[in-house]
Amino acid sequence: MPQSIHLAPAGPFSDAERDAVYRAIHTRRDVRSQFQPDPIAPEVLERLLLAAHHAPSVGFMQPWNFLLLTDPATKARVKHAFSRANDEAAAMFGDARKALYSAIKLEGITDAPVNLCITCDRERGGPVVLGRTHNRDTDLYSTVCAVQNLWLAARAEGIGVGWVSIFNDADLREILGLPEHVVPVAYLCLGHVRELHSEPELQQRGWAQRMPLEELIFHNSWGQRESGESSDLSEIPSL
Ligand SMILES: Cc1cc2c(cc1C)N(C[C@H](O)[C@H](O)[C@H](O)COP(=O)(O)O)c1[nH]c(=O)[nH]c(=O)c1N2
Repeated sequence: MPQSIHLAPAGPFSDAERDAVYRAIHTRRDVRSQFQPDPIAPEVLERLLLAAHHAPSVGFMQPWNFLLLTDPATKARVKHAFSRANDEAAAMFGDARKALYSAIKLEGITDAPVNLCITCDRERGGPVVLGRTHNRDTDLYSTVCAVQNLWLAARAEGIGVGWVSIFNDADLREILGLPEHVVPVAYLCLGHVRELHSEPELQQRGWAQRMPLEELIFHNSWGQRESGESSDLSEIPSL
């Protein structure tokens, strides 16, 4: 028996609502060192997880789990795993870059009151999932959508989020007891913040710059710029 199909209005938001969405997008930051020790209220954490759980997913597979870590001993093990991987990473840069790399704090594992690993269960939904038949990795992409939903919702709640990926996969799997078919997609540090960097910290510290948008837009085939070197969006009839 098919369920009845309902549609909801889909007009634009009010100016204030739209501005709030863009504000969350443009002022969201990766947080490494600004975490306050205060706990996150359970209802706030629940709203963040609900936001993540409302992400799009291939075939509505919802492949994520939310592994919450508050135990100091577990966090200490994760921090140790980070430090090992971070030393390996630092050794891969030349001298000047290595000095800058080593000066940047790249995690808030033990500072943040909550650590959250968002995982992808690659077997959820069985062997054939609508939309994943020709692209096996779409379950991973779906999980990243959940991460971004949480990150933006956290910005609106005044909660900072820092993504830490400097781990050997095996270390994280062992500490978290993950089965083989579950991928640790994002290891996140969460906590209240009073201030955020106004621009990406890596930009402020001279590690990398935001690229001009127009350099990233091609038309119809890879590398093709519509009119000479310029890519004026107003020239696209449908925008
Ligand atoms: C998949 C992935 C993995 C990581 C990150 C991000 C993403 C998307 N980022 C954060 C990253 O450095 C940051 O997003 C960019 O520098 C842009 O800054 P804002 O996020 O705009 O503040 C990140 N930051 C960090 O300090 N340690 C890390 O291990 C990682 N790993």
